[in-house]
Amino acid sequence: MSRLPRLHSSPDRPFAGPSMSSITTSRPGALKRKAIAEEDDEAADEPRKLPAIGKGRPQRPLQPSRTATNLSSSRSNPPKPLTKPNPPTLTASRSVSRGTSAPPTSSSTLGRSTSRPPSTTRREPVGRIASGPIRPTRGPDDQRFLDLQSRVASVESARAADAERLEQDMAAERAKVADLQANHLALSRELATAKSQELNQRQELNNASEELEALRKRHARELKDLEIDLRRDLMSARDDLANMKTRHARETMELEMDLKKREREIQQLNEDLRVCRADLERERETASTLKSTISHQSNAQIALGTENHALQSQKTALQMQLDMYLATISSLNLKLESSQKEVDDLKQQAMEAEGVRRKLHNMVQELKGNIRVFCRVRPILPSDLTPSPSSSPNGSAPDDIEELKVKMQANYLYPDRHDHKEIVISSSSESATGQERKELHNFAFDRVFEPDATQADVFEDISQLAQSCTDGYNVCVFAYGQTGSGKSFTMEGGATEQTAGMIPRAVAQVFRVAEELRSKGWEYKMEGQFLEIYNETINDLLGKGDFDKKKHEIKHDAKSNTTRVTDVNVVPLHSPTQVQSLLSLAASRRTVAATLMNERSSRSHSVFTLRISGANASSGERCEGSLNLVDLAGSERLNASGTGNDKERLKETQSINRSLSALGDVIAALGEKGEKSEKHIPYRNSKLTYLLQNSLSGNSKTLMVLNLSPLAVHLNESLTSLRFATKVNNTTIGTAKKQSRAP
Ligand SMILES: Nc1ncnc2c1ncn2[C@@H]1O[C@H](COP(=O)(O)OP(=O)(O)OP(=O)(O)O)[C@@H](O)[C@H]1O
Repeated sequence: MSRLPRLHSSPDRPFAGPSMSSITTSRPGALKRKAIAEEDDEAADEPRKLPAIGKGRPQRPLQPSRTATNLSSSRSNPPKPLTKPNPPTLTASRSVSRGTSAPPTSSSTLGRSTSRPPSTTRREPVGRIASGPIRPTRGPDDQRFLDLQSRVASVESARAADAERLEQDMAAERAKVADLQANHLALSRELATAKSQELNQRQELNNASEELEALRKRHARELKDLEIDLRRDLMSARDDLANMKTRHARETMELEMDLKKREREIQQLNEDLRVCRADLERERETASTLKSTISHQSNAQIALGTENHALQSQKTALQMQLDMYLATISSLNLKLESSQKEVDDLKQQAMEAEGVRRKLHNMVQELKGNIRVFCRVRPILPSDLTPSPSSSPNGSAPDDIEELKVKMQANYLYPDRHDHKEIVISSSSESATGQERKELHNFAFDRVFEPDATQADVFEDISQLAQSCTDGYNVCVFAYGQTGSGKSFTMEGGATEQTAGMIPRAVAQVFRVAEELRSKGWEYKMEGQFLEIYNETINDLLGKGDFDKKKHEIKHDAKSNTTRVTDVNVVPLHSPTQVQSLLSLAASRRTVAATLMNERSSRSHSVFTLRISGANASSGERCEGSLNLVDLAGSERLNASGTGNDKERLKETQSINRSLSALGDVIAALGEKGEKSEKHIPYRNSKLTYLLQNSLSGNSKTLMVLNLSPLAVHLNESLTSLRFATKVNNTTIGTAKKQSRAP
């Protein structure tokens, strides 16, 4: 782990071999020993031994100096100079880096440097030249000695140079030691750093261990959760298995039962087979009988052949007849084709006549007057016959019902049996003298409906008006009369098809006409709104908000002659059946708003408006019309309404009376306007007249249905209503205008 100091193995470093101590301590001895050995060798080779020279000098085997090499230049293989040590091997460097003073394990470098010279010195026994006193020799020996001496001197000088070099080497080695020590210091510091790093790492290790522990705990927790989940799964799997077992048992049971059934069926089939076989046997018998019959028949056939021949001749005669008929048919076909053409022409004429009819229809409507009045008397109801204690103290038996009816009903007469336009009321009163005085009140209207008239009968006349609104007219139908006289029944009616009132019938009629006119290029859009005016406040019967709280404003558009009420729900109508649900919604909203004491529907006016806008793609014509179907509040007078001291009822009655008299005033003013064009029409006197302004003006068609109670007790109220209706009937309002726009 610890980083090692860099080895001084670079070849440019002087020496990185063994430590100084190893050099200084081991080398001299080694050299000495080597020298002695060499000397011994040489002594063995040489004939005569020379005394050792250089005693006390470093006992390193002498290396031949450059000078010496000069001397031995004749030798083929000169020794390597000692001054240039070989670069240390890696092994030697390692031993240095360990910082030990032990001698290098491999002494190859030193060995090589020391072992070579002896090999040379064996041939040149220079190292064995003694430096002691020279003894006198004889002749050639002396000369040789002198030579040797001079050579020794040169060797000595070379050795001195070597010693100097060695000194330099030593200095270099010391520098290396200093380097090594510095390295050692650096290493110690690194060691300290490494220790602190180790401490840090231990710390990290601890942290890691803690993390590991936390992970282990989490893992254990997860394992536990997993185990719980697995247990749960196992439980559900067991449940499933139990269910499957139960199902399997049930299925097995069913299969067994099925099997038994099949077995029974097989038995039955076997039985059938047996019966069939018996039948087959019988059939075979029958077949043999038939064969004999056939032989009889073939005889008969021969007889028939003869007859057939006769018939063939008859057929030829008939064929001739048929050809004659075919000729007749082809001539008839020609006639049919010409008739078809005629029919097509007639259809075309009929279409043109339809346009004329519509024009004439509206002309007739206009001639009839733009305000018309119908009178309808409702039948006596079972609820009317509930005997009062005064009239029949013991109650009435079923036989008395007819008698009771006669007794209770008012004396209405309908003299005009043909046109049904008149109603006569016969009343008797006591004169001042106490005599019974009979009075007859005659009234004539556009149409009088007797108690047995059905909703369909009433609608027959109204339907023409309803149709006018598809032609772009504003139409207004009022139901006027005292409470309980049948206004709501006339306008809304019952739930069945027979009892359906004018509103659903008018809507259905408009849809029907719109559908018919589709073939003539007309496309209509219809929408409906249903409002209530109670105590001069407008409420949305198809809305969602509370009653009497939201403020709705009436806005008239003089240009288009249309009226809008702000913030009310206008429902697009797509089918006539939709109207029934709108009526139910309105009724339920009114029921919610009613109090126990106050039946709201009879104390408020309701206005159903159907708006129609049509466009003819082929002619580019457009028209807008509206149909207002108004169920007015009960018209009974203040004293008859039984308000007593009830302030609320009093307020209601006053409000109703005000709005009804405002309606009368508007109609009267409209009648007078015919003479004075600048006549002011007091539409703003009540919410009702202001709302219906565009449907009451001279531009629209108005119908009032006066509903009458058949009861004698209501005779006075009925007379008042009849008088009001007569006034309205006598009013002539200007000509209705179609609201159409040019393409
Ligand atoms: N032509 C009729 N045939 C059969 N029943 C009728 C007829 N006209 C009215 N009725 C019945 O008479 C009762 C009173 O009628 P309706 O509620 O229409 O009177 P109304 O004038 O609208 O009274 P209100 O002013 O209280 O609303 C109802 O039960 C209704 O079904």
